[in-house]
Amino acid sequence: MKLLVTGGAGYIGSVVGSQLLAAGHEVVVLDSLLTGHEDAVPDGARFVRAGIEEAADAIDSSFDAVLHFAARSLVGQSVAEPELYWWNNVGGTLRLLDAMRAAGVRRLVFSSTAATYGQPEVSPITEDTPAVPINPYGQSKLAVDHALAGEARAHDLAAVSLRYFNVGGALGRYGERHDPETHLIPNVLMVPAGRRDAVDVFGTDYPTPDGTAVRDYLHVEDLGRAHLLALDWTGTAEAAGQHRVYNLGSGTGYSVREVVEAARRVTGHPVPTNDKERRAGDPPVLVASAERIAADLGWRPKHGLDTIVEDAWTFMQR
Ligand SMILES: NC(=O)c1ccc[n+]([C@@H]2O[C@H](COP(=O)([O-])OP(=O)(O)OC[C@H]3O[C@@H](n4cnc5c(N)ncnc54)[C@H](O)[C@@H]3O)[C@@H](O)[C@H]2O)c1
Ligand SMILES: O=c1ccn([C@@H]2O[C@H](COP(=O)(O)OP(=O)(O)O[C@H]3O[C@H](CO)[C@H](O)[C@H](O)[C@H]3O)[C@@H](O)[C@H]2O)c(=O)[nH]1
Repeated sequence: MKLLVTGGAGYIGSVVGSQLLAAGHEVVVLDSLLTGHEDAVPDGARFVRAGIEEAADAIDSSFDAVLHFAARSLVGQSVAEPELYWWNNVGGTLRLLDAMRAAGVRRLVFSSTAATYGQPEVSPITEDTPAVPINPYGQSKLAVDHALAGEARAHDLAAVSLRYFNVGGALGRYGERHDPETHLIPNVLMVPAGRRDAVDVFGTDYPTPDGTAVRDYLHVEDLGRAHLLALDWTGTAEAAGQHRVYNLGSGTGYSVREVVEAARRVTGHPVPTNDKERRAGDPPVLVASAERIAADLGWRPKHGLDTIVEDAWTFMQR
């Protein structure tokens, strides 16, 4: 298939773009390089440096489907400057949908997020758990999920929103290089890499077994396989006019201290920690139930926490 991959110069888009190419698809990356890197564009992809707001210039009827990763995704920034998130994540996506409709491209896989659920009191979180996001980042992603449901019904779009929990790991030369880096695993690994002396542990008084926050970590390679399955589903007869939402997680939660321990095991380095206050807006526990995508599309993650940390570590050392 000929595929438009928005955000394909970013972390997840570059990994999944490379998996799509390996599966034999033709890939055009549309990325403004807002947070991405030109050298992360997957080998073999064509690169168009432009925003999704200008998607009409990049897409035509020769495309079969769009995988939409491009977004702003810093929770703290979304609280400080919400307008950036509404314009980019919602406004930009509406332009992309306009361009797809005009070009007659009716298949879409979208990067949604666990942040759409806010601070749910149940664990694990299913797709039926009420989505009550607590910051503009999560709100902007939920708004797109709703827009896709309406677009699918009204205009025969086949769309899937994949709600990622905590993505980590790398695939060969494609991995996580954010600046600033807010995510736990790369921040922990900066210690053995000699780029910082210690890692901050945000919150040690959560109602969890060791007092630190629990998350569901998923290897980016597993995440990518889910995209290929979702993409295939959008091509089935039943998919036209439908929008589906699937959680992507492993179903297992690890605390911040357990992640630090994994980094010590994998790297063989001591990793000193500094206990800090809770980070504003962090829920104590976020663990996915990914039973729905397992049942519908046969997706199951293969990699555990140690492989995630190992592959992130190999990538960081490159
Ligand atoms: N990393 C995670 O753990 C995680 C978790 C849940 C959801 N997500 C979602 O997955 C997607 C990818 O995340 P990531 O971690 O790879 O982020 P990233 O910042 O590495 O990649 C995003 C890419 O989108 C590009 N971009 C941003 N706005 C754009 C625009 N208007 N037009 C064109 N390009 C634009 C950036 O330049 C960047 O290359 C995002 O939609 C994010 O919200 C990520
Ligand atoms: O240096 C750090 C970085 C993070 N943490 C803690 O580690 C946990 C995981 O934090 P991340 O920043 O790695 O991930 P989040 O769970 O905050 O964010 C993820 O889940 C969100 C949904 O809640 C969004 O989807 C977001 O894009 C995605 O990365 C949190 O308790 C955080 O406070 C630390 O202790 N020290």
